[in-house]
Amino acid sequence: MSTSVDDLVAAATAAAGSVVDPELQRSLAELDMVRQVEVADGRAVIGIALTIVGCPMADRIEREVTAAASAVPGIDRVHVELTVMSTGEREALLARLRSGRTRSTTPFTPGSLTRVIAVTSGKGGVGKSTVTANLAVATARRGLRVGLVDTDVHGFSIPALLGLVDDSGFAVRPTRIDDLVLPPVAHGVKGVSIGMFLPEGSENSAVSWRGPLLHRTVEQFITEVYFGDLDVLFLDLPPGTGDVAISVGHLLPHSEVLVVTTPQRAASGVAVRSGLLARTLEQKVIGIVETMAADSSGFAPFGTGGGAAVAAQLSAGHDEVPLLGSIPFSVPLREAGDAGLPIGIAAPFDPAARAFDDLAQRLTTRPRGLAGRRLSLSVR
Ligand SMILES: Nc1ncnc2c1ncn2[C@@H]1O[C@H](COP(=O)(O)OP(=O)(O)OP(=O)(O)O)[C@@H](O)[C@H]1O
Repeated sequence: MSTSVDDLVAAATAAAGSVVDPELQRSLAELDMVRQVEVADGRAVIGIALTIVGCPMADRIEREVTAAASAVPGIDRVHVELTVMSTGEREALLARLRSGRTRSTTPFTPGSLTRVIAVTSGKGGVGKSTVTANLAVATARRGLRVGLVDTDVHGFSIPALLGLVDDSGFAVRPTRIDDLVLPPVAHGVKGVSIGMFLPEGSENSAVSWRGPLLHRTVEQFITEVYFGDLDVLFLDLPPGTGDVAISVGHLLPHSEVLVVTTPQRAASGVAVRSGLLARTLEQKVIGIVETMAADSSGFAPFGTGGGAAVAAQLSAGHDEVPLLGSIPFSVPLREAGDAGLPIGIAAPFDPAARAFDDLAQRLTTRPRGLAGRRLSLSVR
């Protein structure tokens, strides 16, 4: 039985429409990007309207549409014709993506379904960004939709840790559709960092912004970046109790806070302070993560006990703050970070990789606090 041309056109349209835009993470059908489709003598011509001229994902979309349509029985050749949406079409798409929100409002309200987790530490260099990046990837590998905002202005390292850097080692530039910023995606995590927005030519300069500018930048990250629907949004905060931590507390008071420390007493004493700051901002401290902890051979370069000590101090007189995970000191973890790879991909059997999987599991199976949230109950 031969397939009619109409059936082939319908099958090719569905196949092209099922391809997912790598940046918007929605199907081309949902984005209304599949245009005229014609099939004759086994050859399909498929029109795809890209969002912007010079879309960096054009090649990938073309390849994936070709592969999807070629898999349709009865189609043996595919030609993809790339065009660009008109201004009106693009504006309509942006309005749909924002779901009616205006530019300056955050989608991460207390009533939203996205859990916001800010990762903080007392001292610098204790492994906070390594924890945040690897925890985000481990969470995405559990099937959750994950975003990551790097607010560590002075020491932004998330782009390098996730491999979101160009050949010169500079953070990649996000694509923009008009005023909408699309976060680059790495290992299932949508990530943005201050490093991606530094003016061209000054990528190596020190960022010396003052409080109001930092506040505005953090605000822009959570209002103007298009994350789509997320299950979890992680924020990598700068170490200590400075302006950014306070801005995040004000902008996202329902965010939960995870405190990272090493086992060293000196680091843990300071880590307690970042937890106490979170409390004064009415954020909930949900747990402690100890990193650079003793490995399975008993090698403990930073001693032992710091994580438990921070947990005990922050629990005193409050709800219990558990020690949620302990990441061992691991050379493969350091090497993976230098190579821009998460440990779960570079060395999945390393004890540190398993520790991140356990941490992601514990974190995502913990019930989310209801503080500050609207319950969607209605009385009939
Ligand atoms: N568990 C670990 N085992 C071995 N090395 C680690 C571990 N965690 C982090 N490191 C290494 O320690 C260094 C500091 O880590 P990282 O940049 O994550 O710290 P940080 O607390 O985010 O620093 P800052 O916020 O001050 O920039 C990096 O070289 C990283 O590879």
